[in-house]
Amino acid sequence: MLYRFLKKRTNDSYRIITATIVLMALALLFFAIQSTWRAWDDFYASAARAEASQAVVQLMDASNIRAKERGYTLALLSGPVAPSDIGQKLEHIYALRQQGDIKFDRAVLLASQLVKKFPENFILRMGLQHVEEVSELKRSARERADKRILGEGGSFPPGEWFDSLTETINHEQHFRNFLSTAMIEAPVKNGAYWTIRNWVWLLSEYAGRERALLARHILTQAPLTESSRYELNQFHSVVEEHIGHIRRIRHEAGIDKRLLDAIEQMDKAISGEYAVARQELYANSLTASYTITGDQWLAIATQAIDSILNVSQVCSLIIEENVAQEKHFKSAMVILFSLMIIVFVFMVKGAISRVTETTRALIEEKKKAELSANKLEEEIAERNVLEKNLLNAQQNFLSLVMLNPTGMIILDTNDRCLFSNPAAQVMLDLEEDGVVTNKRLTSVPYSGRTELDVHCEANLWGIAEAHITETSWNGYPSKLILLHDITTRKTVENEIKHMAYHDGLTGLANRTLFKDRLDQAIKRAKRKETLIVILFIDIDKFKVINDSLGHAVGDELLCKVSGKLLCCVRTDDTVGRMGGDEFTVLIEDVTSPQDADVIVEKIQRELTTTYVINGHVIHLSVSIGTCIFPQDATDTDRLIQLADTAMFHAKESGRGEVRAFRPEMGERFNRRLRLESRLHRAADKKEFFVYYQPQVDLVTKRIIGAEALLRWEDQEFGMISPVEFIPVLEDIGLISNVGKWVLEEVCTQNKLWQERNLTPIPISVNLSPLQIVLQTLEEDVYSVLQKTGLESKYLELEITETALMKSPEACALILQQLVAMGVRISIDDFGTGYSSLSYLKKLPITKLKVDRSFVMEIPDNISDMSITTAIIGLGQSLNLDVIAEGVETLEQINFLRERGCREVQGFYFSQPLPVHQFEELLRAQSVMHVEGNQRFALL
Ligand SMILES: Nc1nc2c(ncn2[C@@H]2O[C@H](COP(=O)(O)O[C@H]3[C@@H](O)[C@H](n4cnc5c(=O)[nH]c(N)nc54)O[C@@H]3COP(=O)(O)O)[C@@H](O)[C@H]2O)c(=O)[nH]1
Repeated sequence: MLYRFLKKRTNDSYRIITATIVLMALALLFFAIQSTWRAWDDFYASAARAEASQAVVQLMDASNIRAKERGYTLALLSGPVAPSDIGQKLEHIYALRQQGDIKFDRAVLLASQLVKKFPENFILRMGLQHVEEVSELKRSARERADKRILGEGGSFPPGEWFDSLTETINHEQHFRNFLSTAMIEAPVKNGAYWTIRNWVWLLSEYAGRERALLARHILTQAPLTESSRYELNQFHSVVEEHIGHIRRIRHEAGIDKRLLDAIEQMDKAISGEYAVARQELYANSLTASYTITGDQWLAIATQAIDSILNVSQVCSLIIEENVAQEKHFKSAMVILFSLMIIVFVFMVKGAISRVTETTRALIEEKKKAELSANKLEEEIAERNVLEKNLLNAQQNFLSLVMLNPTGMIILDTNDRCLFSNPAAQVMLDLEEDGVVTNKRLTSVPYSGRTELDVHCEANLWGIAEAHITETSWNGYPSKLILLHDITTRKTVENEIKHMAYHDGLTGLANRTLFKDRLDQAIKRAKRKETLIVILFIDIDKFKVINDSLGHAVGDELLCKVSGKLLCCVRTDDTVGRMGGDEFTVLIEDVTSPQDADVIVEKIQRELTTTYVINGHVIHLSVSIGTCIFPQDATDTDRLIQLADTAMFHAKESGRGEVRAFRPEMGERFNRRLRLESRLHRAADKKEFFVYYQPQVDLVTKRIIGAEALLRWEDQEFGMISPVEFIPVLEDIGLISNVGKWVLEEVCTQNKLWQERNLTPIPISVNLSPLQIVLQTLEEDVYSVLQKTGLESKYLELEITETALMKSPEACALILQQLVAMGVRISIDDFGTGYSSLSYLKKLPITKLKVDRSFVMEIPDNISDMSITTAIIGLGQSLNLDVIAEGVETLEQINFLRERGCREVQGFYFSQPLPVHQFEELLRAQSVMHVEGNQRFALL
């Protein structure tokens, strides 16, 4: 039920309900504990009451016995007693004392224990104070009485004894009253018995007093005095009043039968002999004519009083029984409540743990339910996201397929189109779901790749690459065809292929294609046993045309030449351009060398003609070298080289010549090969060295500079001209290293000369165009100057005009950096390269060097003289130094001096000299000045 009840609640409700139950259980437990505590308190109080009640009984008994002691002692003190009787009577009195004291001490002990238990009970403590007074009063009275009775001296009137003992009894009564007041809240049930007992006690007490007083008068045979009578009357009235009270009790309902019996007996006892004796004593007391002795009276009265005391004892018994009953009841209650608490605690604990367990189980269950609900919600949300993603993916995928420029088509086994995207429909010109008839597609079974002609967007035909893959469509075998439009790629590929194998300017076969065609031709010629003729054609003085008339004219000329060449040969023959103005022709199926001569003559005749380009009339001649397969060589490269060699010989023989290769021509070729290999080792073997040619100031007649010229002396070839080995160094890629070596060598030497106190002069070093192109020149120059410590102004670099004009902008940049370092720049071979004056102005040049070819024919060649004069004038107008090289004659010197050219260089003054000779010359000039040099003297 609880489970079902809680199950309907929320988590918070569980907590509230559980908390409520626990609180209720705790409240009940608290209530039970409090009740138990109260019961225990009651039990404790009832136990105390029982003890107090016992103490009261003991005190009552003690007082009653004391009353007897009082009476018997009074009798001994009052009358004459036979000495033989004194001992017996005293023994009786001592016994009474002992009994009374035992009872009293017991009561005191009980009261003391109660004081310890209830120290805060001050009434109880006050009651105990009477004890000491009682004891002292009693001890002193007894002592005096004993002495008096035993005749040991002292007087002790009986009245004093009576008063002392009565006071003792009164104190005991007070003590009793204090005990009763302090400890005993008389329960309703015992109330009557308490009252009866008090009455009985008063009855017995006053009866006792009456007994004692009458006994004293009997023993002394004295009449009652007025005061005694008064006292006796008081006693009598108290006795009678309480007898009346007690008698009336008999008519009360609910009185214990034992008490009624005791009252009955008491009534009998006091109504008989005792009543008669009293009556007579009262009657005779005025005259002292007593009919009974004192002892008799004491015995009769004591018997009656004992019956009264019996009533008191019965009351005490009943009271004690009731108190004990109450005590038992209270203890039973305590036990009951304790048991209840234990049982309740267990019950509550069980209930709480059951509720807790149930609540916990429910909370767990609820949590699980919530978790699973949350999980379900998450799963649903995830599923929704997934579905959305799936939908998006489907749409994306569809867009991807439908918008894809790649054609996609699915064909069934009967080549029926099951699906096609728009790109495929355009490419294949497909009707939707139509049959595909393109054989190149359908013939490929289930996988493969093919190229096919397709429609392009602009209704043009293009090329598509088809990838065919086996697949399944709706569970049926089918093939997926992907069509990639590769039209553009193919076009570009073809263009690249064409560019890779053709000359960009003329469209002729380039070196690669020409060699390939030659390879193929060789194979065919071998099969057919025919001849192949190879022509190597070079346009004479093309460089001059190109440089003078401009590249556009040069290019146009090359195109015209290539057109003519193509016209001269059959379509199966190949015309190629090797680069620059060099053309090659491959003629197949030649049956005899004579046939080749005819073709070659025809080509030369056709090409050697006048061309008009951009208004320029150009008279062209070509030099042609030929060789024949297989008689001259069978190898492709070798055949081309032989034709080239033959062409070189044709050029050397004078322009416009044709030379067929002859074996001796190969020697030049072989020499070149050998040079190449030896040059590789030349640097290591220190076969290079530098010569210095002085440069002279015509005015001061002093050496004002020198040109460093590289020399190579090979062990096999001897001295080789730089004209021959420098191009080879350039070809084999060593020029940069060797050029740097020359730079370092010259700077080191120049620095050394300066250190030897020779006149400091700038020395010029020739630069290959390749050194400029390689772009490490500035770094090389800088590091060499740093290394050698030569001041930069003593280094001059010579760059040929041709090299400079090939890429003036790039050169300008490099030259500016060099000039910034402080290095001087001169333009070598000036006048041969057709410099643009505008560039010349911009370039950071220091000097123009008039080419030897112009100086050489002075004074015979008017035009050379004009050019030389113009160059000198140009230099002057541009504020540049001008030096003329190749000066060999005095006429040339005079001419130059007249034109204002101060600086000259040439064999007239000195050949290029080895280091030591140049050093001597320099030193001699320093010492001898002008006169020391004969040549100078001639000036
Ligand atoms: N890149 C480099 N080129 C260099 C270097 N050393 C030389 N060369 C170039 O080699 C070419 C040939 O030089 P060379 O054989 O040394 O001839 C020089 C002179 O000996 C020669 N000359 C000088 N005076 C006269 C003369 O009165 N008559 C005459 N017939 N010849 C003479 O001229 C050459 C110097 O010419 P140029 O350089 O134009 O000033 C030559 O082109 C050198 O440049 C090198 O280290 N690196």
